[in-house]
Amino acid sequence: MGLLVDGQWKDQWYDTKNNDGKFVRQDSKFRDVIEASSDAKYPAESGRYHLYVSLACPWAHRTLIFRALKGLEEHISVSVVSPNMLENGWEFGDYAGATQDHIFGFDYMHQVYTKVKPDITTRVTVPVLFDKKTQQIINNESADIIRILNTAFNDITGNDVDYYPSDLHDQIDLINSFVYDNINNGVYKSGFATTQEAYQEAVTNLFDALDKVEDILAKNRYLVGSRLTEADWRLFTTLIRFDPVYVGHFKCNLKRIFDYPNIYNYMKELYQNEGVAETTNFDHIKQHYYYSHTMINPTQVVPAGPVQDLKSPHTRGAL
Ligand SMILES: N[C@@H](CCC(=O)N[C@@H](CS)C(=O)NCC(=O)O)C(=O)O
Repeated sequence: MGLLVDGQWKDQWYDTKNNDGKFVRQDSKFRDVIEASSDAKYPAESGRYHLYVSLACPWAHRTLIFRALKGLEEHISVSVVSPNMLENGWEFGDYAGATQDHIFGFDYMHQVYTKVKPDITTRVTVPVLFDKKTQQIINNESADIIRILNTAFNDITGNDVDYYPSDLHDQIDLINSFVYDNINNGVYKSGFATTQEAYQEAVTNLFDALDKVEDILAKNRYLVGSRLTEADWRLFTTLIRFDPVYVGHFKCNLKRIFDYPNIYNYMKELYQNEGVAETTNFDHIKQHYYYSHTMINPTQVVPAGPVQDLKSPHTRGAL
């Protein structure tokens, strides 16, 4: 784990000392977009763009789900880092399910960032949406990338399913920000807290938020009603990691997702959407967190469980 300072890689853990033991996530640096129009700075084209992802990472997982749901597999290529993220940060390697860096053949993800901007100061995160033509990083913020994939390539794929419909923008934005602060980022705030108080605050907010989501899903099939939207997919990638990783490794253990009947069945329904199970790799997920975060789990031993049956029938059709 580390970061780039003026283009130099520095191996260091997150700084929580200056924030009362709290984990504070850095904003993403690259925020450009791909657009449908051929006049755009980055116009939608088949085969031009590339995603760098980790199968372990919930933020990168969102982008792989949208690539699958929007029929973009043959139009956007992918490189997958190894789940083991140690002193060199994300790296490519021989780990099963990982790939080489298909663009440059680099060993480390930080080399992709410095290739694009040699003196950059940044954390080296995935996902990264990359343009092979101009050799630029377009965007490294998953929330933006999924919106790009939701619409920009519709003319190429003919897939116009809309996970961010205009009449639901306000509702989706509202629930996204609640879910992001308390759940998506809440599990990290809980797990990376280095004081009892910071942990207590994060874990309390997290489970209050899950209780609220359980109530919403008791009445509605999806987060904003009867339509499946990006809000659901953004929540899903945290839920699917919860019982295998966050309950133990991040000490989010007041309850499991399995103990919330509506959330658990909703999670199974989303998992059973066509193409989604194939984007979900529990080996990478467990291996990454338990093996990479040595200040939380110094033995690097990865737990065997939980045993889950995510393909069994869900109960959501009744709503
Ligand atoms: N806001 C970013 C966050 C991405 C992110 O933090 N990814 C993690 C992996 S789960 C990462 O690459 N962390 C490396 C680091 O922080 O050094 C997004 O949603 O795309």
